[in-house]
Amino acid sequence: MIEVQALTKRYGTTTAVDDLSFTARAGEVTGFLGPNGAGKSTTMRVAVGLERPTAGAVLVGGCRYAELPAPLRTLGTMLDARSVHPGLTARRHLRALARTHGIPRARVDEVLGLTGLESVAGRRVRTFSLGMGQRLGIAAALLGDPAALVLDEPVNGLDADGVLWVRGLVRRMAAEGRTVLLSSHLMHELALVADRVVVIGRGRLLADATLEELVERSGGAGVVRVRTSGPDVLAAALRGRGAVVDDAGGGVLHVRGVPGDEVGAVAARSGVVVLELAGEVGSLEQAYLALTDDAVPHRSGADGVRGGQQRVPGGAR
Ligand SMILES: Nc1ncnc2c1ncn2[C@@H]1O[C@H](COP(=O)(O)OP(=O)(O)OP(=O)(O)O)[C@@H](O)[C@H]1O
Repeated sequence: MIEVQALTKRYGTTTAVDDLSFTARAGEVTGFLGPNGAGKSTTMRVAVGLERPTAGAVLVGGCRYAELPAPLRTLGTMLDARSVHPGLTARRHLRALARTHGIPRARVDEVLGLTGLESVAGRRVRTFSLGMGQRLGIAAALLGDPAALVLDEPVNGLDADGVLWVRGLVRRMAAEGRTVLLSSHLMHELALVADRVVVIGRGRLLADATLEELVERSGGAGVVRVRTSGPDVLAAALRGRGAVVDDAGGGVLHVRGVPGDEVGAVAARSGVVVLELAGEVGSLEQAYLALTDDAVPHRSGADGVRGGQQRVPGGAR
């Protein structure tokens, strides 16, 4: 378990983290989400003892990082995959880490295998691609077989295979009962792996919820999208049944308060042709954008709140 307790971190006049509290639980992937500059990395750096909090604390398994008797065995971290000496080979880097933390050498080969780096273990890190560097960072995080993992943007720079691999890895780690705290600024990426999401903006907690709760809170649940040959006729008929109807243009209506099958039945009775009918559940991104709207100084029009059809939250992982 990772507990962030009333954490505040200031740099001069900048408040990077502002009285933030949340818990990442064992056996779950907790997505840690926020726009650029929201304070995610600062929170994670405090968690691993790289920064001193101005106030509050981050506890891992009930202890501050500095108090942990065997930090690598308790908390594996990948905050900046480029922080490895470029002249070292991957194997030497991991062996040095293992030696300084009393971890058996054999574990180095295990994590090289786990992260698919065996064939390049003898190469100097300076020759590594971004993706190989990320894998090495994750190998180091796994070295102590830790009960908790903190990964800062682990899919950054990874190709499609790498992204899939990270998703599988974090789900497996959680299924083994570990605590996984995973940051991203991409809601759709976290939606595929996280059990809960903690959303922050300008250092403050904006939401701590399951994906389903987030969507519900945004009012995005239960929206039906229908494309029809007669939007005006259908809209009037649906409003007559108490539905709230937005005309999105192009024959498309967004309908709330009436289930999809009823929208179809009303269309049939009204004599209009239904060209498309879908439950609109793509409101996760919408929920996130709405939540963080005030936390982003200059959001471009193209990034503004919008609908769309996406996966069902909490569905396939
Ligand atoms: N060492 C530092 N000195 C001064 N200000 C800092 C320092 N580190 C972070 N900040 C500021 O604190 C705020 C939060 O930064 P942080 O890197 O934690 O955000 P983030 O959510 O991780 O963003 P990103 O997604 O861009 O990495 C930003 O305004 C940043 O400029």
